[in-house]
Amino acid sequence: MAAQNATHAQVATGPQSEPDGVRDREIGTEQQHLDRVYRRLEEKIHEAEFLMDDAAKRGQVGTPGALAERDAQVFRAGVHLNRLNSEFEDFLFGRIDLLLGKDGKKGPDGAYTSVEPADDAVRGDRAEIAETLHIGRIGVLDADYSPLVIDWRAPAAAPFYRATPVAPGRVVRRRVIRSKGRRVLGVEDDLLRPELTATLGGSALPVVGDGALMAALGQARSHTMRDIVSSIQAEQDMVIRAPAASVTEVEGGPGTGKTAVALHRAAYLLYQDRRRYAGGILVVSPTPLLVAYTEGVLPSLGEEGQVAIRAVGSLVDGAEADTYDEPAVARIKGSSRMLKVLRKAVRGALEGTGPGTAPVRPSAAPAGEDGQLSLDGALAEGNAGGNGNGDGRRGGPAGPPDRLRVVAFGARIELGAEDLKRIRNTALGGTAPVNLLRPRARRLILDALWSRAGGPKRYTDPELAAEARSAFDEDITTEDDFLAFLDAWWPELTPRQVLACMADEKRLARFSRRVLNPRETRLLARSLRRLDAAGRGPLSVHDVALLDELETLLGAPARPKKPREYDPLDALTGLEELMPQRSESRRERAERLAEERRDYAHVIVDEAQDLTPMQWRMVGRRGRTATWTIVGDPAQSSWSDPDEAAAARDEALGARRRTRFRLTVNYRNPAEIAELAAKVLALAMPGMESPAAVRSTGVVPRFAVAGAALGPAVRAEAEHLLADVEGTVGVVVPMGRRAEARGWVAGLGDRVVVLGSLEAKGLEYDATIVVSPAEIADESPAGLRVLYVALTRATQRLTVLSGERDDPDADGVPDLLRD
Ligand SMILES: Nc1ncnc2c1ncn2[C@@H]1O[C@H](COP(=O)(O)OP(=O)(O)OP(=O)(O)O)[C@@H](O)[C@H]1O
Repeated sequence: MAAQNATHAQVATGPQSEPDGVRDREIGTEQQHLDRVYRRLEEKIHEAEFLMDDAAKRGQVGTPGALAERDAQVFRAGVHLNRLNSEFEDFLFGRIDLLLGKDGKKGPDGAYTSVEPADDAVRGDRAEIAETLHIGRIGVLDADYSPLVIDWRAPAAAPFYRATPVAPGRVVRRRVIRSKGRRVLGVEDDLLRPELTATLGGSALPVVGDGALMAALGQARSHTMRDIVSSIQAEQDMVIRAPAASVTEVEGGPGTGKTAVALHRAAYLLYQDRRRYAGGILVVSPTPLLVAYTEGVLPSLGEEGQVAIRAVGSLVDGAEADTYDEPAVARIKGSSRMLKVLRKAVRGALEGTGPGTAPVRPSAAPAGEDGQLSLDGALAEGNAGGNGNGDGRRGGPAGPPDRLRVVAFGARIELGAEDLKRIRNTALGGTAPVNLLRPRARRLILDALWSRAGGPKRYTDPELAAEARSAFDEDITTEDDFLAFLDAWWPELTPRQVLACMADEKRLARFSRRVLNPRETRLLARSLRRLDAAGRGPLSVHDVALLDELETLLGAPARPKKPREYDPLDALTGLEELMPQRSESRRERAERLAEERRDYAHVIVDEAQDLTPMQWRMVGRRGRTATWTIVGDPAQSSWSDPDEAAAARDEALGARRRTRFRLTVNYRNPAEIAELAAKVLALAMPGMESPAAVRSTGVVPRFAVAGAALGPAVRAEAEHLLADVEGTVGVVVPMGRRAEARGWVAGLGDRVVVLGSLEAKGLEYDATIVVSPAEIADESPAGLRVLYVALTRATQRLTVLSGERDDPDADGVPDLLRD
């Protein structure tokens, strides 16, 4: 199974082809073991059920001690039942046969701990197998505490993944077992010490099959990613089990398993320290498509609902991005220059964004309670405020009130537009969040009214003065009109309102002065016109990071927490607390966890090369005290300014220590496809090395020329590929052609998927059609890297269809892909 092994030395997969019957006999041996495992699992299920029953009885006793003990028992039993009842394909998937260890010590899982063999484990070229371990998705101990199955994440399982013929340690034979439910279907062996004649129980150690990795890689792909637990490679295992300290950074080209490794690492961290990580791992993925593709992997590893996997456009609650900005706009919105614009916008928005509801109308002047003071109404005479783009849509129906009148000490006192502006500017001084400055602004208003009413001069005795002032304040602030004035003059702004007010080009120009040029300002304002005055409307992926930044800049005033709704299950035994799967689906729980938490214990960033500086700030806020795993490939970056993004990444991670890993083997693309993609890599990132493809199919990519008639050519090619491969066919088109391309393949069934070039990130298909490479490359400044991504999605077949701009040669090879 070991591909890296193959890069060191050819793996022996059996001294000779196995004699008839050996495979069946070996399958039978593993079947016996699996039967034993299931018998033991059934015993454990009975035990768990007994515990639950017993716990319920104890619950009736009712003393605090009995209740606590009951809860603990219910919890343990519940966890057991949940895990044991989940039927996995290949619950048991591996086995290693080991030489005697050096120190003869056993670990808590019942296996010998030593990695190296004892000095006398090998005599000449002969050795006896001293220990056999089976590896599976969870650990199972026999009644006498001997290990029937070792959890794949346990230290004792590490040699299954790490042993190579160069450094085999104690491992003589590694076996991958294929099973479904309770039935063993096949075995594939790697012999790691082919020079030895090894015996097991006195008989020769049989070796069966051609290696598990190739079998796994050759399988047809579906619309969901599979786990790789039975064939993790040594360099991948180093990453998965790396200590969780600080930041683990992983780079590697397309298909090197970065996504797979990141997800397995999440499962590993939970196994290592569940208390620390349960519910506190966030995986940030670039697109909802990749989330949907990968979200089944963790449950297949036995981790249900503990990890929140979210697309970068869905990280802010209540803001689901459903559009992409055109590249020029994305470039502006993603840039860290936006921070300066947003800082000005949150302060400037107060000047023109009313609460978005009807303007505050002055009421008739009420009499002051003690006859000394009355409020003449909070006036909303509305400055022009508003939109400036003349369509009357934006900025609220009126601007903030520009006058405040009260009657105090028998006289009318007024604060005019200039006074209010001065007070606002004073209140806004500094960098504190705007929504938190309202109390300060209110105090400044009262100071100004008091002073204008001549308050300070009326009292010489400081005590009397303080009393009078306090009565003055109370009288004013208890008037509804004053409160209405405050709401209109200093509304609590929402991030969406501020974003919407940036759609007004003139106002945006004030916020973006000396940061964006006029063209950029125009583009940005125009792109935000999809939103109404309250900011409702379709959001782009890049808007979401802006909203998150705005939320921080605005600040959220403290609000009382909503009490938890009554749940009839509360009256029962507390089971729903301890066994969340029973009352919530996996997805619901993950979403709830994501909503409840903004600060995670571990953050995993997939396709990290694509995060813009503003997105790094957003993700960084979710992992201020976290440890991190960051996986990516600079050669696949669709962001135009990688240096700027790297600086933002450094800022998000701070001074944390970083450990770097590099993955070097491409498990997805056959060599023929990888070779073609490497030509674009050489143009996109001269000098960057491609990962070595681990297999070859002997089928070279096809080229076809479609010119302007793309539709029929794509359809015909898709039909051809559907017949050629068993699984999925991906059609990757320039972003602007997505809608028409769906029409081209309509009716061909759900094995065919159309994707915009930016959506192909992280996904894979048995066959891929890349449509009009030149158009994809011209779409954005990072277009060549986006094309590189498109060309590296196929596991079996690739067809490149030239469009009008491709300038194909006589063989149909487009300009960009020629030598
Ligand atoms: N050790 C392995 N055993 C079996 N399959 C593997 C192994 N490592 C990777 N693969 C398979 O290779 C394919 C590529 O893996 P993955 O998507 O994780 O790569 P990636 O580095 O994230 O790629 P990209 O950068 O292109 O998104 C997947 O189908 C994955 O299951």
